[in-house]
This record gives sequence, C-alpha cells and structure tokens, in this order.
Amino acid sequence: MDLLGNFGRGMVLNNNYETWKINKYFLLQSISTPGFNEEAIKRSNELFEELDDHWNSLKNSHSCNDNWLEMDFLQWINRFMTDNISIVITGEKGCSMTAYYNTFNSDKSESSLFDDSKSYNSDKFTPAVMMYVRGLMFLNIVHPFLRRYVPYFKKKTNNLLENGDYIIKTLNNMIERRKLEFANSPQKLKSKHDLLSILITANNSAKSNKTESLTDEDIRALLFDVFLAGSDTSSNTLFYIIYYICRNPHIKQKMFDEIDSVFPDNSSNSLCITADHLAKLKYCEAIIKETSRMMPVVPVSKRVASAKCEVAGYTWPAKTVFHLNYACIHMNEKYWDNPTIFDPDRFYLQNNLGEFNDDLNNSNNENKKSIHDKDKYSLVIFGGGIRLCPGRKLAMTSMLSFMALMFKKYDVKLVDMGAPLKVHTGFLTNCLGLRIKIKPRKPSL
Ligand code: HEM
Repeated sequence: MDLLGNFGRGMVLNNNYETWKINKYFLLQSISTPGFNEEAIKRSNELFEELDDHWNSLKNSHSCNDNWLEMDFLQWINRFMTDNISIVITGEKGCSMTAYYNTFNSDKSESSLFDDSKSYNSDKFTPAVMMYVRGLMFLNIVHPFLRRYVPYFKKKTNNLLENGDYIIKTLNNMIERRKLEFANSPQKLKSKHDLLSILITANNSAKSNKTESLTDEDIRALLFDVFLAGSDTSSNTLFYIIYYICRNPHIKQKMFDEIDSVFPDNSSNSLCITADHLAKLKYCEAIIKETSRMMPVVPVSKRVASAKCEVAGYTWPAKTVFHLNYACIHMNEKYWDNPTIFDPDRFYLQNNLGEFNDDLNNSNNENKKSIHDKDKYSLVIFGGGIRLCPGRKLAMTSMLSFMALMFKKYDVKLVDMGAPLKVHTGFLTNCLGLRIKIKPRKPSL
C-alpha cells in the first residue's frame, strides 16, 4: 500500500511522532521565512497576469455579449492553484494554465515545450498526486488476492504502481537537479526562495552543524505533502467564495469597496500586491472564514487515542479512532447564531481574526485565540491541536492575493443563479463545476 515509501516520512502519512516532529520542524522553518512568503505573493501576481492574458485572448477570439466572458471557473482556478503551488514548491514554472488555454486553440504548439523527460510538467504531475490519493483508498479496500489475480483489479493496481513510480522519479529528479545546481553555484541557490531550495539549504546547514537532518526521502515526502495538501484545498475554497458572494450581492459590493480602498485606482492595469496590502484585507479574510465555515473543504478528520482517555463522559481505550466532523461543528447552533446564513460580518465586526497569525512554531497552538467567546475549536477550517495545518498562512496568502487581483479587476456573476452547488465529498469536499461570467469592473481595464 505504501507506493511512495512515504509512510513514516513527511507529515501527512507519518504516524511516527519522532520523525514527524523533525519533518514538521523543517517544513515550518522553510515556509515561515519572510523570503518564502514574499516569493509566494510575487508569484501570485505573475500568475494572475498570465491568467488574465489568457482570459483577454479568449475574450478577443470569442464574441462576448455585453463584454461578459463565460467560463468554467473550476478548470481555471484548479490550474491557477496547481501552477501556483508548483512554482512555490519548485521555483519552476508550471504549465497547467497554458495547457488548458491551448485546448481552446487550434495551434497547440506551446504544449510541445514541455518535455516530460527533461522538465517537470505540472499539468501531468498534480493529477498524478490526486490519483495516488484515490489509489490509497482503493488499495486499502480491495483485498490483495483480487489485486494480484483478478484482471480488472490487477490492471488498476498496476496503473497505480506506474503512477507511483512516475511521482517518485519526478520528485527524485527535481531534488537531484537542485542539489547539483547547489553544488555548482551555492551562492545562487541561497537567493532562491522556493520550498525545495530552502529545504536543501536548511538541511545542509543542519548536517554541517551535526544537528538532526532530513534524508532525500524525507525531502521527497515533504514536497509530496505540499503538492497534495496545498492546491485543491485552496482552489475549492475559492470556488465556494465565488458561489457565496454571487448569491449575496451586498457582500460582494462590500468586498469590492474594501479592495478599492486598499488599492485606489491608478493608471496602471496591473496590481502589485504586497504582504502589507494583504494584512489590510480584513473583510476578504472574513469572507474566506465564513465560506470555509459554511463549506469546509476538509469536512472530517481523525485522531487515534494514544492512551486511555475520557471523552464526552465516557472512557475510551487506547487506539480508539475518533472521527471529527468539522462540517457539523461549523453548523452547531451552540456556537453559531443562524448557522445556515452566510454572514462574513460574524468575523469582521468582532474584529477577531487573529487565528491565522498565531505562532506557527507552536504545534499545540494553545495560544490560538477564540473566534468568539464560546469555544476556540468551533472554527476548525485548518483542523486543530498538534496536527493543525502547517500551510494555513500560505493558504491565506494565496487566497487573499487571488481575491484582490481578481476582484480589483473583474465583476463576477453565476451563469445560473438558481443552480444548486454541485459537490462531491471524499477526503475533500470538491466542487464539481461552476460556470461563471466575468467582466472588467471599469471599462478602461
Ligand atoms: C484552504 C487551504 C487549506 C485548508 C482548508 C487546509 C486544511 C487542512 C486540514 C483541516 C488539515 C488536517 C488537520 C487536522 O487533522 O486537524 C490539514 C493538514 C495539512 N495541511 Fe492543510 N489546508 C490548506 C492548505 C494547505 C497548504 C497550502 C499546505 C502547504 C504547506 C498545507 C499543508 C498541510 C499538511 C502538510 C498537513 C498535514 C499535517 C499533519 O499531518 O501533521 N495545507 N490541512
């Protein structure tokens, strides 16, 4: 079942506390550096410009009624976030948006730029990671006899093994290439702020100081974890944001007003967002929280009791598995007034937005502020306790950047206001499709 040799390595699939702790330490140190955060914002700016160029070309090549461009937002935002997480992890430009744009074009020549044997192809790699996750479920459920001897299951198992090999090879190549670059030109790499370069630099200095360090397999597992956890989570949240603000025009307007106040109009067509701008987008932050309360992309999680414990007045033996229903907690009337109403003001007016700025090194997160007076775990978008999501700051940065860039420029509406939100819940609650229309908010843009 352990196709990648990841069990006991990295974070997500690691139940060995000692190695998990070391991996977590390296990941948090790497993604908490100011350079990493600035780079993530800079990359969002660049990628949005690319996305906007694609949209403009589509608008020019298709006749659009009233200047509104209709699109399947699911496809674009998935690819935007795929390219975003790819470049943040590897420093290498992904090709998912370009590959998708090319499907609208008769001239597909740009696709040939991506040679799998030489460079990393985000459009192929990220779906492979998702296939790996679905494969884990399959391997968990299907009996080994069926996998070995029954043709249908055997074929599926072989596909999964091939997929696992492809992921390992891609990540190994990436690490090897970067280490070689590092050996040839150490100074150059010190100025790089992608996750892989920072991890290698931090690991090299741990080795030379003879403190605990990572193996290449650990680095591979950490990269895999971030590919796995960092893209679909943020893109699904952004779908749901679009859905809810379109259905609540007064909230959309309040969001536009905030964005306009942080980015007053200037002659330039493109924004250049910084961390200071993002810190001012308190209403946008409240929208992200309220959307995630209504529709948490990670709806459940699990914990295993390491020792006998008491929960809800009952005594439970060690190794009891507890399923934590985050989606239900978010709808509990004990903690939330009118929980079915979409109301970002419940976070905004209380000005209680400290959760995402807490000390990222504090794994127990005991200092987490309560969202309101009732219970600090009544909002568990990013989980809680020792396995709290380490990527929450990066997630907030990418989502806020996207919101500012998109809504400074574009108004948005749903193609079908009456259509229910189509979702599928597995590990994540995935949106299955969302047709929207966009139009520049100002004629000059
Ligand atoms: C909107 C975006 C995101 C959401 C909603 C989200 C949510 C979560 C949740 C609920 C958990 C499980 C916590 C628990 O069991 O209590 C988790 C774990 C994790 N997340 Fe995120 N996440 C997001 C983005 C990211 C990003 C961008 C990264 C990249 C660094 C990331 C990396 C991880 C990792 C490595 C874990 C596993 C932690 C462990 O097992 O100890 N996540 N995330």
